[in-house]
Amino acid sequence: MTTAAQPQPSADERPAARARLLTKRYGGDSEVAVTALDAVDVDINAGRFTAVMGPSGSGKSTLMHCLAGLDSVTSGRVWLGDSEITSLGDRELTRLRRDRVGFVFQSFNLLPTLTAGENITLPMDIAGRRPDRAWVDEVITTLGLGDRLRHRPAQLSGGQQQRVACARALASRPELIFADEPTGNLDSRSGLEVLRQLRVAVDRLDQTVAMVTHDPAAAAHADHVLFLADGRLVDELEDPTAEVVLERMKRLDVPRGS
Ligand SMILES: Nc1ncnc2c1ncn2[C@@H]1O[C@H](COP(=O)(O)OP(=O)(O)OP(=O)(O)O)[C@@H](O)[C@H]1O
Repeated sequence: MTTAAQPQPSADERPAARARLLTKRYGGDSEVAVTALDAVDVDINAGRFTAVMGPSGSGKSTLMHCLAGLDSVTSGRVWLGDSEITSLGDRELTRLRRDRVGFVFQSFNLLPTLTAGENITLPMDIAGRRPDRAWVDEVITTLGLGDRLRHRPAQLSGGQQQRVACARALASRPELIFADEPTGNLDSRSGLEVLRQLRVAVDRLDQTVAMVTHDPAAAAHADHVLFLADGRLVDELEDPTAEVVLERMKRLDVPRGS
C-alpha cells in the first residue's frame, strides 16, 4: 500500500505496462529454438498512444502478447500497472486480463449474430459485470457509433466493424488497450478512421493504447514509437511523422554486416 507521504508520479510518468529483461524463447533448448525477445526493457506510458514497429519477425507480436499476459515469458519480469503479471497463476492472469486489458485485433472478432451494441458489452456480460452505462454511452458517442448500434457486423463497413471492436475494448475502461495491426484488414480510408478513433480514445477519453503496426503512416498517429529488431528494442521516437518512421525502418532493414 502507498502512503500519503510518497510522491505519486503523474499519469504521464506512470507506466501502464513495463517489462524488464524480458526474454521469450520458443522451442526450448532444441536446435530450432528461436529467441523472439532478448532481454527487452520497455515502458508503455499511461495516457499515451504507443506504436510498436520493426521488421517482420522482430518480435512485435510476441512483445505485445507477453505484456498482455497472453503468452508466458522465458525469463524477466512484466508488470501491468503495479501488478507483476509474471508472478501470477493462470486463473489470476485470466481475471487481470479480463478486467484490466482491452484488445483490438486485425480480424475484428465480432460475433455475427449479435448487434453492434451487444458486441460492445459482450465481454462485460460474460464476466457478469454491469457496464458503466454513462461511460459506454460516451465511448459510443465519441466513436460515432450511436446510429449503428442495432446493426449486425455484416451490415457494417470494415471500418465501422473495427470501430465497434475499439468500443468493445474501451467499454470496460481498461488500463491498457493492445491493438495488433488494427488497420491490417482495412483500406486506407477505413484504416484512417480507426486510427483517428484510437487517437480520440487517448486524447478525449484518457485511455492508453499500444499498437503493433507495419505501417509508418499508422505509427505517425502515435505519441511514441518503439522499434524492435531481432528481438531487441533498438530505437525509440517521440512525436513521429510517417517520413521519419520510414527512415528509421529503412535503417533496421539494412542486413547485418553491411
Ligand atoms: N509460437 C511460436 N513458435 C515458434 N516460433 C515463434 C512462435 N511465435 C513467434 N515465433 C518466432 O518468433 C519471432 C518473432 O515473432 P513475432 O510474431 O513476435 O514477430 P513480429 O515482429 O510480430 O512479426 P510480423 O511482423 O511478421 O507479424 C519470429 O522468428 C517467429 O518465427
